[in-house]
Amino acid sequence: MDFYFLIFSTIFTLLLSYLRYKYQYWELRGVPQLKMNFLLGNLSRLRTIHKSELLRDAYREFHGKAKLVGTYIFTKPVAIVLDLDVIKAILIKDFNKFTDRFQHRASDNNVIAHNLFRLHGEKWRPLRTKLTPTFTSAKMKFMFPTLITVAGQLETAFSTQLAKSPNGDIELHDFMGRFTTDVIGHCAFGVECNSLKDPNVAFRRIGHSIFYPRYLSIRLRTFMLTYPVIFKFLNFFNIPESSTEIKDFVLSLVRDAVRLREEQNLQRNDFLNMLIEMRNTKDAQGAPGMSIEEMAAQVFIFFAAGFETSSSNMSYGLFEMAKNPHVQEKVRAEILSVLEKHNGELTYEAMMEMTYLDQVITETLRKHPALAALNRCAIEDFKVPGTDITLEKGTNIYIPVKEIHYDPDIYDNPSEFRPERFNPEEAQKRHPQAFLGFGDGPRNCIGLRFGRMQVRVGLITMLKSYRFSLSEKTPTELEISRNSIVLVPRSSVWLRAEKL
Ligand code: HEM
Repeated sequence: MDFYFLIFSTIFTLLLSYLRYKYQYWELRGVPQLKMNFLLGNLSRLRTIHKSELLRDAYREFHGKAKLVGTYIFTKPVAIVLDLDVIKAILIKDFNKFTDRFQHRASDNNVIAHNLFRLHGEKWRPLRTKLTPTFTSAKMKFMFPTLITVAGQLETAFSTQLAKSPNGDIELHDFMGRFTTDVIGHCAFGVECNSLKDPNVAFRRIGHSIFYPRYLSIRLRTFMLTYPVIFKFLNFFNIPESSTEIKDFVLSLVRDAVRLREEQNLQRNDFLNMLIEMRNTKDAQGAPGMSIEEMAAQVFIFFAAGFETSSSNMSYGLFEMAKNPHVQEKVRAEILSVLEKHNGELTYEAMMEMTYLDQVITETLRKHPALAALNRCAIEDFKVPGTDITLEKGTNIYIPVKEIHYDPDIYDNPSEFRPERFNPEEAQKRHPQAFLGFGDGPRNCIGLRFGRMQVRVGLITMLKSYRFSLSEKTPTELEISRNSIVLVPRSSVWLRAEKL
């Protein structure tokens, strides 16, 4: 008995000493650190509060007092950067030391993880260079007519649904998600998803399950991203990072589409076509430039990153405009006057003339950014400018986007929805990294133009024909989903719509 007690207490003491040592990492480097749970670091709070709220505590306590603050995910040190000049260095000036978003997690059986968002430096860079031409203004213009077609389907589906609602109350987030699902399906893979006609189609079901996953808790996903090595060696009892259904769906979508296009020699100006071209460019050994699995990973990320970010942006935008009718009237007046100038037709050029609409979209992203924080990982030691602190190779970094967007020193009265903050004169007065809705630097959002274009078209379609107001079902504030890394509404977004 005494023997076992001795063993147990020795192990326990050793474990506590180890944890105590690990949790001194930042203090020993002269970096202030957040208070946390002895065993889980700050992770114990992730399910009760979202990561964005964790970052808020760090920002509120240390902003103005320190350039960065330390915290831990389990025992892994994470630096939260608070200073905009240091952020600029990490994202842009010294980007070569921060090319990675996360630590490597080279798990071979996870096809989906080999996507542009997740790939590390040496694999990421050539792929990014190859994919960038997919998103030029010329390509956007080319895809525009497809968006208009889907916008027509949105209008039809919306008016049918509204006719069934006696008081005009309508759930918008689902509509917006179906619109962007169909747009991405068309423009990226040449597939008619038809989720606006039938909300239960596979595309929509799969899309929904990416952002509202049931198979893995946010803690486990955070653990997977933080400890890639453990997962690599243990393969974590074969727990897949994304559901097999998603993986199988994307793989068979790509396989079938590639076969069809090759058999029928079909050429389309879409994203899949670019990937097929890359696949057909053989390397020195004659191997295809890209495997079907690698193609599937890119298809997955374009679908995943492309639809919920934009649909949330539209839902939040309409919600804010319902709360701020003067903004809604101003943007509608702009839309109608530009359309009148273009004989009632929504052309690409007409859309680009709607500058206030653009400010509304940016202000919505300021208040409701898709990512609460940008992630980077140091691939070399980095001396933080203006300090004696060195961020060691391998350190995970969080850039607290949402906190910066709500900093009253940068945006006065930050809870107020005021798109005029983003007119060119006002925007120019701020630090260039004061708005990070699409990230920044070489690893910013590759789909920025496409995302903005589909949000503009969706909002124009809604606002030119309907007036939105709050209904009894609309909450004062929209809660965010605590189980999703992306900031998406936790539940439905109900508004009252009135046909104009
Ligand atoms: C309103 C819509 C969108 C928002 C708010 C948004 C936001 C973001 C943000 C914040 C990042 C991280 C940037 C960084 O770390 O610096 C990102 C990355 C990315 N986004 Fe978007 N996004 C949107 C639409 C899209 C669309 C439509 C696509 C594709 C069709 C897309 C594809 C990607 C990809 C592939 C990355 C990773 C880029 C890389 O690592 O090279 N996004 N996005």
